[in-house]
Amino acid sequence: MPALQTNGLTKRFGDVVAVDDLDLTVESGEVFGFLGPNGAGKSTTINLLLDFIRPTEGSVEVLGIDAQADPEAIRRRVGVLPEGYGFDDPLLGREYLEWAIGTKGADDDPDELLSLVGLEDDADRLAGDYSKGMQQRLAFAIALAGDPDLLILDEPSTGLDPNGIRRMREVVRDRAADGTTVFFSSHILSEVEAVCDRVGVMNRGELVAVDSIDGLRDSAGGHATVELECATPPTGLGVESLSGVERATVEDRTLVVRCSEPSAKVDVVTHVAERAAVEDILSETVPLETLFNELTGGGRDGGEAATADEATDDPAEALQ
Ligand SMILES: Nc1ncnc2c1ncn2[C@@H]1O[C@H](COP(=O)(O)OP(=O)(O)OP(=O)(O)O)[C@@H](O)[C@H]1O
Repeated sequence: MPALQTNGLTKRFGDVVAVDDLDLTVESGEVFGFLGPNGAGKSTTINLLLDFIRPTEGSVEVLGIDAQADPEAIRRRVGVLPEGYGFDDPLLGREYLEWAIGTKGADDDPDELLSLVGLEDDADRLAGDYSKGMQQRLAFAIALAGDPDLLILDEPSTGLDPNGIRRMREVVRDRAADGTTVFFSSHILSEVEAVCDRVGVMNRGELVAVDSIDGLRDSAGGHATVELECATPPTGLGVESLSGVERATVEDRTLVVRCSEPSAKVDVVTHVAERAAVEDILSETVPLETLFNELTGGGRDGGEAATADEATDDPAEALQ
């Protein structure tokens, strides 16, 4: 039984088609990344999964349960980290967590969960006074309460520092290793690559690709480039005749070889090393930003892919 399944799921807000005929299946135990540019329909899809909003058309099953028929049963078994959790009640961090554990009918130790997210020293402070990143950590701990069968995380690393991001990834991997399905939305490609088995890419409400990151790279052309800096200009080495090589050019003492598939790079290096003194090697596959850009047509910004640093206004993300 899949952990998540949508059939012809559509949500319109007036003239805006936020989610358009979405057929998506996430298998049990998968870590699934849900990608897409701003306004692609990710949060709307998550809200539909949890029956926070109702579809215009189509259906949703979560853990085999119809989302509209029994949303309470789903929420008991799902841990959710929503976008922009607000801690408006005058409760301590530990009290928020005790409340979350209570609503799940679970018996977790709140202090254990707090220390899992690095808040053990701040348990007795008002959650409303926490910094943005600390609130995100607390929201993550709340999602983990009751050891849910499915974790739905909407932009989980928002506001986290690099240590917090690493910790979050470790927890996601540990939970997945214990059989939890993880579905998380993100536009941070390195994060998705680091933890996801498969990704789905949304654009303008439509699912434009579902695959592993490697699979996406392959379908985007799978190009790879290898540059070999040699002691003397590496001319006449016959690299062009190797299988999988598209083009080889020499710039001063550097041979730049474009391959139609990444696996050809090893043959290129071996071939050149047997014929010339190689001093340095630089290897590149298709950057994730390029892939994302190709699949989404540049999102609402069009044109060239943003660089990793441009793609975020969060310094913690830029440090990744
Ligand atoms: N309640 C609403 N009323 C009207 N339009 C909405 C509503 N919720 C979402 N939309 C529209 O639906 C589209 C998809 O929005 P959604 O929030 O799902 O995108 P997203 O992929 O989560 O984007 P982001 O990465 O910016 O969070 C957008 O055009 C948005 O303006």
